[in-house]
Amino acid sequence: MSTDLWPEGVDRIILDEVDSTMAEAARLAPELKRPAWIMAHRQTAARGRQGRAWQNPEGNLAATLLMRPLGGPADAALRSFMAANALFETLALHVDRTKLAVKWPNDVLLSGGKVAGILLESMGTAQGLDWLAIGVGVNLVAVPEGVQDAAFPPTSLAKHGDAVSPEEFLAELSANYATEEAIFAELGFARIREDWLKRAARLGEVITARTSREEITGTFESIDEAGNLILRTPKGAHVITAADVYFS
Ligand SMILES: O=C(O)CCCC[C@@H]1SC[C@@H]2NC(=O)N[C@@H]21
Repeated sequence: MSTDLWPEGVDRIILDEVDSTMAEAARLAPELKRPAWIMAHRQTAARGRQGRAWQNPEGNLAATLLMRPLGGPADAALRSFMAANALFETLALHVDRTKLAVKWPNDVLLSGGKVAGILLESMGTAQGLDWLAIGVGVNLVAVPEGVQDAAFPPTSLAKHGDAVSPEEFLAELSANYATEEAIFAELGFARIREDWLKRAARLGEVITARTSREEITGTFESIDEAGNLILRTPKGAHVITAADVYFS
């Protein structure tokens, strides 16, 4: 796929260095006229989910899509599944797709290691969002060192497939993400969910979800129409809204 396929009506901002593309998105949001991908070659204060730091060695992709989505926060949250689907398809252009899987809520695994993460941040009210920022970090060429999450040690695309530049990967990702938005507009989350479930790691198998209050081990049955994780245990189905997931 070439950079000519950059989606129409979407801006592209490429920075040498920034604190975090999420912070830059928040600064640009008040003036935002149309969606924009913000990419940075270096981030000095990259952030991950749940307040964790994100390591972003040069050569890896660090980018944020800033947009003004219709609908409220619940709809916005569904976009992490759209981003995961788009990341999966983009990575599959460069590596054997059978080695890829999505992991709830919003990681992409490559040969069992974490190759990409997604972070959503937004501003607005329950009635409507002012803006949404979808941050993606992809280990294209470098594997971050000293990462705590031993359950899913980081890996890189280059280790298993092609060495791709951040610019090339972003062009492909932006086109694939635009396709996800078109599917969402036409067919709703049902189709996004169906696609995501086909790519999900350990579907139908026993996994463990660690929430802030408890740890639940059960069969990974599905995700529901709001993107919640459904785990089946002898006590029934558990609907999990936020957790870290571990495989046995
Ligand atoms: O914890 C995760 O898995 C999500 C990581 C998201 C990292 C990306 S890199 C681009 C954007 N800018 C940031 O500061 N974080 C996100």
